[in-house]
Amino acid sequence: MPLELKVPVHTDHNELSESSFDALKQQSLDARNLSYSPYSNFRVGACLLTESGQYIQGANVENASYGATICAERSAITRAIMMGHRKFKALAISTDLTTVASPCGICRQFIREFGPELPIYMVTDGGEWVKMYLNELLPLSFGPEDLGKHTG
Ligand SMILES: O=c1ccn([C@H]2C[C@H](O)[C@@H](CO)O2)c(=O)[nH]1
Ligand SMILES: [Zn+2]
Repeated sequence: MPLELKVPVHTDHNELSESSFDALKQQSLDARNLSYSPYSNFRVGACLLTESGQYIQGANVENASYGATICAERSAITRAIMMGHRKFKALAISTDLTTVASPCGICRQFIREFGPELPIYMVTDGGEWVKMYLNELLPLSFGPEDLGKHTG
């Protein structure tokens, strides 16, 4: 079910078919099981759907030197890049909370590189979700085009 928030959010998911949306959501929830988060005990799972239709999971990986931690979103994207994917249809992230968590600032910038308009589904433990586009979470963003570069 779409979850009501006090900020404008999209309650449709028309980029995706019902079945790919369900798979994306479920795989992001499942990815929490691979989270290495002994310090915060805050498990985060992510799943990217590539343009070619593959699902690529990620989870947060913490470190005894806390700042070396990588979030679930960046772990999924890094993995996808190393599997040869650079174009994405959607990203889902899940936590154990009953409210949604949104990507941190570092992740927003990291996602922006490959998905300036990517739909991001933030999913609760119970499967409720909120969709926002990256450019809503990170308006007036800085990207490759500003350096005269074009990704592909
Ligand atoms: O969107 C988020 C927010 C936080 N975390 C991780 C980082 C850290 O391991 C833990 C607590 O901040 O959650 C993510 O992976 N994604
Ligand atoms: Zn992050």
